[in-house]
Amino acid sequence: MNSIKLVVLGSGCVGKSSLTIRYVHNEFIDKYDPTIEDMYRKVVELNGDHFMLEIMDTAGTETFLAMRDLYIRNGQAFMLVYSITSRTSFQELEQVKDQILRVKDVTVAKLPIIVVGNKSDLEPERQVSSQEGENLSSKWGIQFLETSAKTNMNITAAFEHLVAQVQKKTLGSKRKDRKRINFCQLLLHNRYHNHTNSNKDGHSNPNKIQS
Ligand SMILES: Nc1nc2c(ncn2[C@@H]2O[C@H](COP(=O)(O)OP(=O)(O)OP(=O)(O)O)[C@@H](O)[C@H]2O)c(=O)[nH]1
Repeated sequence: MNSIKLVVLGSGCVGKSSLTIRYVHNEFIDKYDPTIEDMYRKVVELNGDHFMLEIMDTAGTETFLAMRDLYIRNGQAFMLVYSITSRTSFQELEQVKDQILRVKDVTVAKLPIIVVGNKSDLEPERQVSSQEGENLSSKWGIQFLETSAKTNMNITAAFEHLVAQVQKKTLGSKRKDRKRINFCQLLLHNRYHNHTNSNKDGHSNPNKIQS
């Protein structure tokens, strides 16, 4: 079974642990307990393929920011979370996105990433409009969803969007490998036929040393 290393990133208290626990255990925990690092596993089936999803729930607090490079280096898919009730958490995402691109040394288009605006159930406390979330994500060329770990809105969709992106990438590279193999087989096949035909026609074998 293929494994996928998914990293959940964002400022403190935006709901990274809550999203992860909702997805993995279908529970919502009301109390706030700052994360240092937590790893969750879940088997996911998508279009007939099974994946072992390893979700790294990272710390949002400043004290552990130095660890981020390491998580990013090991990660294959990234969930960038802000809270719709905190403009600061929204503004801080740019720095996280830039850090991913710096550590991975690729463009956004090459990476499975999603921007998630969490706590969408807290409409009266909203500080970031859905349109602003949409605008930022489309500027970066990244998929965007608003979620609520509390009401379980869009949680599966957000995680499985990333799984689907990794699946697409993996299948794409397997197809490329298969094409490369087929091309090699064709080359070898042609060389074999040219070789045997030239012998039948009475021509000299180029590989044979002439006496
Ligand atoms: N109403 C509401 N509250 C939420 C939601 N998601 C998380 N919370 C609450 O927000 C607080 C912080 O949630 P966490 O999941 O611990 O946040 P975090 O981003 O993991 O925080 P750090 O570990 O500090 O990085 C908790 O009290 C949660 O119950 C949500 O979708 N709706």
